[in-house]
Amino acid sequence: MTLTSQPDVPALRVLGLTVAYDRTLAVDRADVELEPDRVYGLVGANGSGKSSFFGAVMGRLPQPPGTVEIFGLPGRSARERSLVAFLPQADGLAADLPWSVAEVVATGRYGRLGPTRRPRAADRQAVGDALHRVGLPELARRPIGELSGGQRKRVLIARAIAQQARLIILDEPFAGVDETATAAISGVLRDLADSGVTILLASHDLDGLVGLCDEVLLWNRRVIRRGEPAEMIKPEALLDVFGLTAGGPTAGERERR
Ligand SMILES: Nc1ncnc2c1ncn2[C@@H]1O[C@H](COP(=O)(O)OP(=O)(O)OP(=O)(O)O)[C@@H](O)[C@H]1O
Repeated sequence: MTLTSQPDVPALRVLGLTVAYDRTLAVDRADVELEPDRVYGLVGANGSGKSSFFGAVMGRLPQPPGTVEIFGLPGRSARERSLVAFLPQADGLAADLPWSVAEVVATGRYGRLGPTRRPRAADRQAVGDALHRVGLPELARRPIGELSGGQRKRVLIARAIAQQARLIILDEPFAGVDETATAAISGVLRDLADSGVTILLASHDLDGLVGLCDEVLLWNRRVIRRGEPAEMIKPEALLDVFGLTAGGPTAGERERR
């Protein structure tokens, strides 16, 4: 299935987004615009506000100041239409959850099923297709708790595919996942972008981002630079994001000296 996007309508348009907690300004007047059908990497230090940014885009925080539009719709409308899916770093699937892999993927259809949540043939087909897309069709009947961390990530990507999300946001999809699984997840994400889904992922796997992403956004409470992955992953660019590297001062400290 290939989805078509209107090239002049951004997949995500964020203007002046601010997230403040009691003592912390986590996101500071962030502006972000993402074109459709591309893979974007978000790179920032721990505590630089990436999760808060994702939370605000997903409507999980109490009405932060700023504008969020997804495919030209207000964030809330887009979320209600299941246009966007979010995979948090911790998948939230209890180890003893008595659900099969297919049942977990089927929850991606809930937003489209109406109040009875009674799946039709097309829904079952969508679940099967999604598991094929992530390369796990043979695990459909396995209890979700028996899968590895990397396989569970792919199951949750399958859920987003079954949901027909056109923007998928992933917070650290490679954390705690081995090299083989990282390659498998990267392949699935690349394939999704090539068939009309926009991907935004936060990751500390910098080398992995170079091969995967069309563009990398360097983040420190807002986008501070963006560009070609190979350019953004260079030490000079990263210094502004991660501060001290290899024992040297941060860019800000160098300026003050
Ligand atoms: N619910 C909260 N209440 C108060 N402060 C918070 C809350 N959530 C996050 N923060 C603070 O906001 C800042 C940004 O946190 P956030 O989790 O958004 O960053 P992050 O870039 O996702 O970090 P990490 O890479 O470690 O997950 C941090 O200083 C954090 O302590």
